[in-house]
Amino acid sequence: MSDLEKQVQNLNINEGENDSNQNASSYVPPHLRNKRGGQSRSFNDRSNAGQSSRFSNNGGFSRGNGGVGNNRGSRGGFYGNGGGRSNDSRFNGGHPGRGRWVNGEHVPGTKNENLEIQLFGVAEDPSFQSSGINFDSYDDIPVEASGTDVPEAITEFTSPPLDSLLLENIHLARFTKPTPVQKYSVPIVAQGRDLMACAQTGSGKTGGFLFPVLSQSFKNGPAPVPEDLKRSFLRKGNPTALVLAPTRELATQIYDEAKKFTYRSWVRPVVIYGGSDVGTQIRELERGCDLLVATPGRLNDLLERGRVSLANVKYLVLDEADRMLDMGFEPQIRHIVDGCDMPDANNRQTLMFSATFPDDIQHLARDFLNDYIFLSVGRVGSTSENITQRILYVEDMDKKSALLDLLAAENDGLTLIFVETKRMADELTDFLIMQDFMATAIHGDRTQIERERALAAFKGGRANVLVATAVAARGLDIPNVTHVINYDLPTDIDDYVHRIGRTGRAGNTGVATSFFNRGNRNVVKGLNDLLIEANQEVPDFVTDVLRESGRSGKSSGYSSRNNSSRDFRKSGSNTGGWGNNSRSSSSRGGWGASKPASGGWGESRSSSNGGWGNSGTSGSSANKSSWW
Ligand SMILES: Nc1ncnc2c1ncn2[C@@H]1O[C@H](COP(=O)(O)OP(=O)(O)OP(=O)(O)O)[C@@H](O)[C@H]1O
Repeated sequence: MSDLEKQVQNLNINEGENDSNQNASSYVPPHLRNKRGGQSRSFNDRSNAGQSSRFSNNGGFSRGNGGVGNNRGSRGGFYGNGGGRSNDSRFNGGHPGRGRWVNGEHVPGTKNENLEIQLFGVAEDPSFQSSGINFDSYDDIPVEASGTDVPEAITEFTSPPLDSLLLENIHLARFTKPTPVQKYSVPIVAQGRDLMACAQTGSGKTGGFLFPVLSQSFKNGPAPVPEDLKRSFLRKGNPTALVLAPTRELATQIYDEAKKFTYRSWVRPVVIYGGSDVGTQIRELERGCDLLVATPGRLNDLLERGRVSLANVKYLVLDEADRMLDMGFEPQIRHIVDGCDMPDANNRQTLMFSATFPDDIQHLARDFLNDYIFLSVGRVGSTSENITQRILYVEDMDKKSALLDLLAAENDGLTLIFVETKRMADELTDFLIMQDFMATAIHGDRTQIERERALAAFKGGRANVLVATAVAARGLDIPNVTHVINYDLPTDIDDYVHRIGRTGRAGNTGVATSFFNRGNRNVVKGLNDLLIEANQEVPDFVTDVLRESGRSGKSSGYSSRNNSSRDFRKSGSNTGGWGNNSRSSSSRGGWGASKPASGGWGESRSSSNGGWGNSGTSGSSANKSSWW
């Protein structure tokens, strides 16, 4: 048990008086503890003794200022986009650190030591995530790959099959062996196949798409520029690979990773997202764009302005694919994929990645894929066992006190707190700042620059508490997040999976604490199932609320959205069509029967038929998603 876990346990937050009424297990706020005879800590105790020097030198840290500057620069920096570009001459060909494609051959650039340090850091640099003690146990997670002619997985990073320059960059990143999703994605993409991959949070899905796409791109070079593009008056970004991500911060993070793995290659990555200067992004596209990372709103905007052509796209990647295809994004994605000049599914490769893949989204995704392989590392939507999950019964009115107790018990490490609304994010941040915590906030009502500063302050440890809405739930990889707190539980269990996945990444361990009360009964079934599956303690009050709400039985009428345990093509209601060729692996074995149900494909066409509509210039990546 980690120190943090012990301390949380010692708080006795759920060990109030044990009478049999419905609040028996609820949190006892500090001001009531003495009256009830017996609870220990008070808020004053916390501030006098429990609050360590970690919080002492805060000197009026404010939500708004979050510490300017970003050590790795989300927008600026050396290659960067969005203002702050300081080293543009590297792209004039032949400059150290940048390669070229000449007469059908890849000519890697020469080494650039300063750039290497900027990109890859030095060993033990805490601002880079290093793999944790449980990294090797990823190998024990059952993997199943289903579809026709599934290729054999690789077991190591070697060249071949990986391109030798990519291999050098992987070594510079200090990655010694592939994670399960990377082991499979490399040969699957190399064989020209489409992929829907589902693997737990923090298990290397970004490399899972970047490695195979870049390896193939380094070997094959760019596609010839179409004649009409050559004649075009406007200079357009003309990428070979397009990666779509749901949030600006995630797009930036993928771009940062792409910069590492394209080092010294001909591939020039560019990122575009809403909320920042579109003119700067257009200039970046004009300078050359081989791998484009984008949020859907800004990409649609620049497509409409004629600044991007997708005619040369060979690889389309949807990261957080279920989020990308859910109600908020589907029209925008359809417009990008079907409504512009992108090659059709037979003439590109499409890769989708997420930790969760509800059945309905799998149905929808089929429209974008061609004879794909479905890869699941562990059960679809499961949580990593590297995360210790704790559920505390806390009534709404007691949440602030409970939070103070939790924060007082922290040692090192960063704490990420999720709330449901933007207003609550601000309110709670202000409250924490008033209590002398170095807190900052990220949510959709903040300006992009405020969001970036808040994230930079958190990553750099200048703010060790970040209060966030769902905008920070997906994909963000922040080293040293040791504790995730669901101050408000989400209403969708898949969101819970992604939120707690901000800790316990790359084989490191982490703790996730969630405040639960009867108002969360809509998520209790999914929560109960997840806890059991991840071998976590299920508190009695969860079982009680489950029983009360009549959701414990199979026929309760409750249906978790994430009811998929595998490739939906295998479920009885579906109709195969892809044969029976699947691979299972891991020392513990696979997922049981892998024969598909018989029949055709079923009927599930997507509900929405496009009409992305809003072509405004806001570039919002999720203009329908007011919840963040
Ligand atoms: N082969 C590897 N060896 C060591 N570390 C790795 C390897 N692959 C990825 N990592 C590291 O693991 C961390 C998590 O990776 P990544 O962000 O790609 O996870 P993910 O599966 O996409 O998570 P999420 O579901 O939250 O988006 C990153 O810090 C990354 O650098």
